[in-house]
This record gives sequence, C-alpha cells and structure tokens, in this order.
Amino acid sequence: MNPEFWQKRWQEKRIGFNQSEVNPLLIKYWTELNLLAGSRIFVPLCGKSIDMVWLTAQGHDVVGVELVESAVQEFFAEQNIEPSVHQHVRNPAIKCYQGQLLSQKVEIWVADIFALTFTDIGNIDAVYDKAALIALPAEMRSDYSEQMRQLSVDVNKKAAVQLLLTLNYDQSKKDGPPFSISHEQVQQYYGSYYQVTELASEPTSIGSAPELKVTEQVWLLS
Ligand SMILES: C[S@@+](CC[C@H](N)C(=O)[O-])C[C@H]1O[C@@H](n2cnc3c(N)ncnc32)[C@H](O)[C@@H]1O
Repeated sequence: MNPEFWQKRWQEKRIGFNQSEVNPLLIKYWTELNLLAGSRIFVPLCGKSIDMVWLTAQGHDVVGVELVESAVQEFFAEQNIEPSVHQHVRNPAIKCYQGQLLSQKVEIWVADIFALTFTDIGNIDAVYDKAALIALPAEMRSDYSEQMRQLSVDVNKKAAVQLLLTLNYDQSKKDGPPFSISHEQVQQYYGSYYQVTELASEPTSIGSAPELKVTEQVWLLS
C-alpha cells in the first residue's frame, strides 16, 4: 500500500472505513485502559475518524497521524473547527493541524507514520489503533508494530498501553485492506513487548464483502 493508493482513495471518496458513528467497541472497552482525564492519546493512521472527537469528550488530548492532508482538512471542517496550521517545531517535514474541542487539544499531523521519531511525538499515555494495523499488508506489519512501540515508549522505555481492533476472516475470499489478522499474528507483532489480552471477539461485516463471515477482536496491549 503506497501513499498514492491512499491519496487516490481519499480523492475518489472510497473511504468505506470511515464511520459516521463513534465505534461502539471503543465506547465499551476504553475504560479497560484505566487512563486519567488529561491523558494524551496517539491515534495512528487516523483518517478523519469521529472516534477522536469521542476521545476528547473523555477529557483526553489527541494526536493523530495521517498521510493524506485532505482527510485532515475534512476532519476539522466537519467538526467546525478552524485549525491553526504550522510546521512541527522539531521536524519541519511534519505539517501540524491543531484545534480545540471541548477544551481538549486535537492535533493531527500530516505525515508518514514510518517517518516519525519518538522525539517528534513526545510523551503519550495510550494508543488507539482502529483500522491502522489492518490497513497494512503483511509485509509492512512487523515494521509498523515495531515503529508503534518505538514511538510510544516513555523515558523508562515502557511502551504506552494500546487498544487495538482487528478483523479476522478468510483472506482467500477477499483482498485487503482491511486485512485479516489472526490471533497468532497479533502475538507475533506485539507479544514480545506487551502483555496481549483479548477483550472481545464479536461478529461483524465488511461493507465491500457483506456475505463474508468476519469477527472483530478487541485487544488490550499493556
Ligand atoms: C483504513 S484507513 C483508517 C482510518 C481511520 N483509522 C478510521 O478508522 O477511520 C487507513 C488510513 O491510514 C492512512 N495511512 C496509510 N498509510 C499511512 C502511513 N504510512 N502513515 C500515515 N497514514 C497512513 C490512510 O490515508 C487512511 O486514511
């Protein structure tokens, strides 16, 4: 999945992954992370997800990262926020959109997740991965999980807690994205550094393949 693939998807408005309602699994399982109000939440590959609005309503600051600038602009336009736009103070290659929602700070950075460093991100308290890991093909996922670990460690090298949503279906019946991720793969990507706990597994469907039998898993990585 190269940047042009995603640019084209946004340009042609083929964004079936974007939900008009807050993800019910986020609402149901977020408290498992035991976060204090005022925590800073990192949302990789965030698109224009309304889940970021819900996170601010929980009293959190949000920092999202998204490759496609028009997606970021759409987020702020749809939330009726006039963002300030500036270059990242330490990394001028990153364009930062920043606004205020319910007195919380919402920043979305236009950047490639793989081009970021720990110093760019600064301290974060938790990660919300919805349709990020599953957006990436198998050959990119180990690098992605390692990058996420490196971006989310604190000064003591302890990685921030994560809520991760994945899908599981017969990959021979449909091309991704979204890609199917098995339990073994979740362990392979995250098991060395996190305690991996499956919080839920529920039937769901994929808009582009409504007949496919799909389950959605919710993972706590701590
Ligand atoms: C499947 S969508 C999910 C978006 C959002 N998480 C949601 O649930 O609505 C994946 C998003 O990741 C973005 N993306 C893909 N590769 C990326 C990368 N390397 N760095 C940052 N964003 C990326 C795409 O532009 C797209 O908006």
